[in-house]
Amino acid sequence: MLKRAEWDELLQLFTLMKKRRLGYMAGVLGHALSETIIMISLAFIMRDMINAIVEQDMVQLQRSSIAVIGMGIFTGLTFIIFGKLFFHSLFKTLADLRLQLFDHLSAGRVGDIEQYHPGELISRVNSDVDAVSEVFGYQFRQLVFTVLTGICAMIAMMVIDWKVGVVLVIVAVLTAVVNHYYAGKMRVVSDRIQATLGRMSATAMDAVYGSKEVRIYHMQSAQQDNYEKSNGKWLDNTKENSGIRAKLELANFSLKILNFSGMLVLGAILMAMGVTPLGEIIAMIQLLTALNMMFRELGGLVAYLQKSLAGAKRIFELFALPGELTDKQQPEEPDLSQPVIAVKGLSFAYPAGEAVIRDVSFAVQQGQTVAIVGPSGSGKSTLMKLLMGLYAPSEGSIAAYGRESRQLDVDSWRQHFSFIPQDSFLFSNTVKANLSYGRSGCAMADIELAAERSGCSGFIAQLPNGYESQITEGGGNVSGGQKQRLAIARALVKDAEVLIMDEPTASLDARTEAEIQAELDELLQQKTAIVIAHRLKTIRNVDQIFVLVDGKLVEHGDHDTLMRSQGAYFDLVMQSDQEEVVVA
Ligand SMILES: Nc1ncnc2c1ncn2[C@@H]1O[C@H](COP(=O)(O)OP(=O)(O)OP(=O)(O)O)[C@@H](O)[C@H]1O
Repeated sequence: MLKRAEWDELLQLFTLMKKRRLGYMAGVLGHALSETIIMISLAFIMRDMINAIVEQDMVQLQRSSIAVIGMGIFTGLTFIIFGKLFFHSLFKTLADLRLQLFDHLSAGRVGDIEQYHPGELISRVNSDVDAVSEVFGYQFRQLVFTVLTGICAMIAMMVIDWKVGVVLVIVAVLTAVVNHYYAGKMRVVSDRIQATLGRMSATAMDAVYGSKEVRIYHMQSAQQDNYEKSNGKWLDNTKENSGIRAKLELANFSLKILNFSGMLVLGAILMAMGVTPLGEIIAMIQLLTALNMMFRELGGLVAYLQKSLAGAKRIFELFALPGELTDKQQPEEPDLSQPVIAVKGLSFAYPAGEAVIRDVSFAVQQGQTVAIVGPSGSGKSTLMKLLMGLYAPSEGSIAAYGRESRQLDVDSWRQHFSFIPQDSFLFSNTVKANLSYGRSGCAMADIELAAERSGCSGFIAQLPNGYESQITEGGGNVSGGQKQRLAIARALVKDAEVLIMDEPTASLDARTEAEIQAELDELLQQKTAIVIAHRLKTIRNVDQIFVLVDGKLVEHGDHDTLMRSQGAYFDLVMQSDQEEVVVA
């Protein structure tokens, strides 16, 4: 049976139903009770009917026939009422749960969500909701029904003829022991099957996602071998499982025959001796079905419920991820005499890690373009995420026009920024929707102007439906350059005070890079911008360069000043020039 901890988990799972709990339980109990009443009463009605036929008692026969019709009406009504209650509560719970999870994860902290692989998180959400659906949609209801009908059938048997009842219960217990034995064996093998399937799907995913690497590094045959081996193991385990299942079915069938034929022989003897009438024997056979079902199915049902509970309870881990803070006190009015962005004594460490940003301070004035440079791993991307409020500072502050980020809710804070990453994400939606993501409902003229300035109006005009053309998942139907141009246009449409760029031309070919860089240089003249630069030739003309080494700002100034001082920036430029010579 279920362990104490599993009962607690089941009870905790019921909290997900919220106010639908009452309707659901009424549906489950109503359905189980009405089926039990029908099964037990049918046994008694059959007993009376058969005894009436044997004794040619027409009045009793009539009464029993009316009872059968009454039973039919009762069945129809209860099935409709309790079925509706059950399914309504179940489906509404599942719909609510999906919505709550979506909302919760959408409002989750980026740092927490980054702990998961994206595919893993999505499959976690789907499989956890499926597990909840299994528990509430089938297993719990079936468990209540099986136990209730089984116990009531046992009591009814004892009422009809306790001696025969005892014999039948003994055979039913034997059925349970046999089922328990084989269910244990099957569970071990099916765990092995699941593990093999998991390995197979990982190999298949590697083959699809890493198709280029697989070919270039000649890994096809090694991967095929791997897959073949796992497939072979799956087949062996499946055969073993089928063998155990066949034995279980044989044992169950034999016990059923033994039970029924035993019951018939016993019944015939008792009838011949005039101890038990035929009606009682038939009623016992009818009740036997419910009794057998309880002892045969209980073990399997509990095992399935335990397995689903293990998945369903993980949903609470997702709900336990804290959300971003959105309830802030009334902020002060922005002070336009202050710098657009002022960072003071900023430090940050990832959970359970050392500080990767250490005591960083700098300011960006209206209309300036500043660049953050530094060796790989020095903390540039982390600093950018801190600026955009994706992580909260461990120490220090970030302010826009004198208003600290912690004074504002995250949404208001992020109003200050547009962002163009190295590899932009396009949503599965129209071009127009993708461009107006940061300012829904904005005028078409603004979208067209932004597209014009970012150099993407030409290719949009060539798309079959222009701005209404559909972008496929992740931007699969546009080139890398077009994708980045659309991202630049999206940032222009939002028209925030500060444009943050994480080297948007990094993943493009040299020609497209040069074209887009020229367009960006022009755009930057009219904006306040912070550029994260991994390659230094793109930032020679910016107003200020901040050099980050091991999370610390070690230098700042314009390109010429920093080159003259021959410090960390000078070393980086020399290194990057050498790399370009080698690449060229
Ligand atoms: N999600 C994370 N969890 C834990 N540590 C992280 C995480 N992201 C980055 N780091 C660590 O923080 C440090 C700074 O990384 P960051 O990505 O900010 O550097 P970067 O200067 O942008 O590097 P690159 O130029 O190579 O992109 C590195 O040591 C990195 O390993």
